[in-house]
Amino acid sequence: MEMLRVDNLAVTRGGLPVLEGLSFTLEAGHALVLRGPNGIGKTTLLRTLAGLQPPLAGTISMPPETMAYAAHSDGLKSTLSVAENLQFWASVYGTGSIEPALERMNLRQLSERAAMSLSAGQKRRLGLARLLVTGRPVWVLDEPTVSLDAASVVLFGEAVRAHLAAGGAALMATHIDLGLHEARVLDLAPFKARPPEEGGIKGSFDEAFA
Ligand SMILES: Nc1ncnc2c1ncn2[C@@H]1O[C@H](COP(=O)(O)OP(=O)(O)OP(=O)(O)O)[C@@H](O)[C@H]1O
Repeated sequence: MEMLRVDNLAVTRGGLPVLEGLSFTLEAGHALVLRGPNGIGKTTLLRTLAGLQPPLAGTISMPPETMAYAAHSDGLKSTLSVAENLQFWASVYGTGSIEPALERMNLRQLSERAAMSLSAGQKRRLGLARLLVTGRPVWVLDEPTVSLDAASVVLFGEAVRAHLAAGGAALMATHIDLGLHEARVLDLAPFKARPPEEGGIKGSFDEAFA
């Protein structure tokens, strides 16, 4: 079953087009891994899908409200404990128990600790646990395994697999093999924006939410 359809999308950064003519679909239960060299526009594409900036052209079939976005920064409230952070997000998203998220990302022992006292990898685990309490079907992940040790990468891979098995979908920029055998790879190189004189799309400095 098709979950997300992107048609003829163009995205900009700093007012300049970085990707254009991008179309793809993502089915329920599937993951799509974005590939391409540094600066090709992986983060820009993910931010656009998550509704943090408007596309320059094209359509995205699902609204940002269906997506759970995990960016480079974990977006944690530093003075709140691990459990309080998750409870906060559960109330924002109107979802239930935080217990499965604590369990899944191995945070039970740390649940009373203030987020500011966590290590980089522990913060990352908490940031990823947030995905589980959103209850949203499409996970949009930007380098989700940065700072994670090998055991945590395995935990995270299992969390993504469980999400897919439950009918969710995931779109991610990652250089790490999460062991998702069913994942498709989307190479962004063919969609690199061309200069206008070569027929490429013209830029716009109107990045309302940049
Ligand atoms: N704040 C900004 N203002 C202007 N241009 C930017 C800004 N951030 C990134 N860019 C440029 O936009 C382009 C796309 O950047 P983006 O971060 O989307 O690439 P990426 O594929 O995610 O790279 P990486 O693999 O290094 O994370 C790059 O050419 C980059 O230099």
